[in-house]
Amino acid sequence: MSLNLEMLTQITIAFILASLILVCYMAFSKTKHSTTLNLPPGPPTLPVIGNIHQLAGSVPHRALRDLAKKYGPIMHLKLGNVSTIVFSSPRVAKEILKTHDIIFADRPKSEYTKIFYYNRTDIASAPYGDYWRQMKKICILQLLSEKKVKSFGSLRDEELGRLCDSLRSLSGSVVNFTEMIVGLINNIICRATFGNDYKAQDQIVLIQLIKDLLLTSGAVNVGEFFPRLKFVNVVLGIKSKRLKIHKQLDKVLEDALEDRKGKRDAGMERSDERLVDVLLRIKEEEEVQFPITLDNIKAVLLDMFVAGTDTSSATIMWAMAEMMRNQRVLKKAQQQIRETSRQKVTFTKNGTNSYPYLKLVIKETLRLHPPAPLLVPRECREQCKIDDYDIPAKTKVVVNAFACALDPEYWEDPESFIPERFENSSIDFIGNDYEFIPFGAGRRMCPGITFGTNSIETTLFELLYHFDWELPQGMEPQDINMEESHGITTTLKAPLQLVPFVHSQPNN
Ligand code: HEM
Repeated sequence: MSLNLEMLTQITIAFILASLILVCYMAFSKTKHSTTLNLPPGPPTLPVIGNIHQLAGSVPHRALRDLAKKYGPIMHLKLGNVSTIVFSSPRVAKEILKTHDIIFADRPKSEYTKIFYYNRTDIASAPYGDYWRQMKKICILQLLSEKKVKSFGSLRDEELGRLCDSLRSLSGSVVNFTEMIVGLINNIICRATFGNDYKAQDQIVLIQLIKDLLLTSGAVNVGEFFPRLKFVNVVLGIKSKRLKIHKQLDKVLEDALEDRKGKRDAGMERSDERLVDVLLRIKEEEEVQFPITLDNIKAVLLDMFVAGTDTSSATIMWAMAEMMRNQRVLKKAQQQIRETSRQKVTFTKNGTNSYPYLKLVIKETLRLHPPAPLLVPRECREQCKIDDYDIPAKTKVVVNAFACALDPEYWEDPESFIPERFENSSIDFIGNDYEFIPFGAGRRMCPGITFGTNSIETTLFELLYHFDWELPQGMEPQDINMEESHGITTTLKAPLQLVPFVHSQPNN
């Protein structure tokens, strides 16, 4: 879901330009099924735009949660001309992600994913089917397995060491925490994907192009809301802009692949393989049902960046912002980390198993600020019934994980940041508890959960262990701007400014 104000403004312009065509279009585009099916209730629609205007003024996950309070946990909306059904409670989320998981395991098509992800041959936007199954299996067992993530430990520690050095040199001054964390996570994912010697300049170009890619996903997207008006994207020049970014990205990825192929030819141990090497090896071995092409590899690598960078960095930022607002939590987490470290507890393979309070802080952060609050849209593969409502085939389906995580029937004082709520509780984010699904659930669940949580935990551990943190002079905890950004990933809208102070540890 990528609805933002800029997009809405641009949509309005597009509609003015195409208004005559649209009037004719609407006259012929009444959906056949609306009179015969028992669709879920929903807010009244406006001509042409349907319910799009009801998502303006607030971030979509909040606007949808508020609408669901009025229209119910299964709600039918018309976003432009596209029927969308939104599921907003843990009980109905379970219907989609478990009971009828296979029916809802598809992703909707879009021009954007077709262009950028090599005809949807990545994992996140690939249609449900044998190809997706093969690639998801490779992803779970080989690319992002616990063993593989563990093998990234030393590169991650090096990057963290570099970050801590630079924070030490800035001790006592205001730092742009957001920028530093985004840089850290980009470096970790870049090195895990392309190896240690991936050139810094190439990385800058790659990250900028991915930013541009994400921006055009939030640009006017008439084709998405009015499939029969895809030509408006052409008229507005959006398609050509996307094709241009894709061409540039393709070249950068192609160069990186060529470079790695050369290194592989010179001999490489399996244990030294980075994500790109794993995929190149599988391609060369030719043992999979669907032979993998270089384009498929590029599509999957793009997924790693798009799905893995902003989600992890956003969680670190939200956690720090919440702890700065809740000094009690910050002090408690720091105290446990420093006390336990003094007892020389070694790091476990899961990073910070010895620091249970930090884990609770991360869980509570992911509950209150899921980086993908609406998960990734699904598409219904065949008509089915949920709660007596008909869900027609091909309908776009959205699960509001944010609404589930704040559902007052499941959570006490849901709006407050209280890590202790997870103490002595078995509720976890691994896809079995539908009131807490920041990584989704079911077949389409996030395969990057170990990689993501590992980066988040180890980063927060280092930051809390080595530094004390203050707000810039004159700023109070309640002054922190907690506004959420629009876009594919929800992060802090304004950069988080903090002041690190080196913490001198007594000799351990
Ligand atoms: C805090 C970190 C992360 C969060 C909160 C997160 C969240 C999500 C969510 C909500 C989905 C959609 C699930 C659904 O539709 O049910 C997803 C899918 C996905 N994520 Fe993550 N993610 C994170 C980190 C990562 C990382 C580090 C990677 C890889 C390096 C990754 C790769 C993917 C991929 C490939 C998919 C598509 C799965 C499919 O369609 O089958 N994610 N993620």
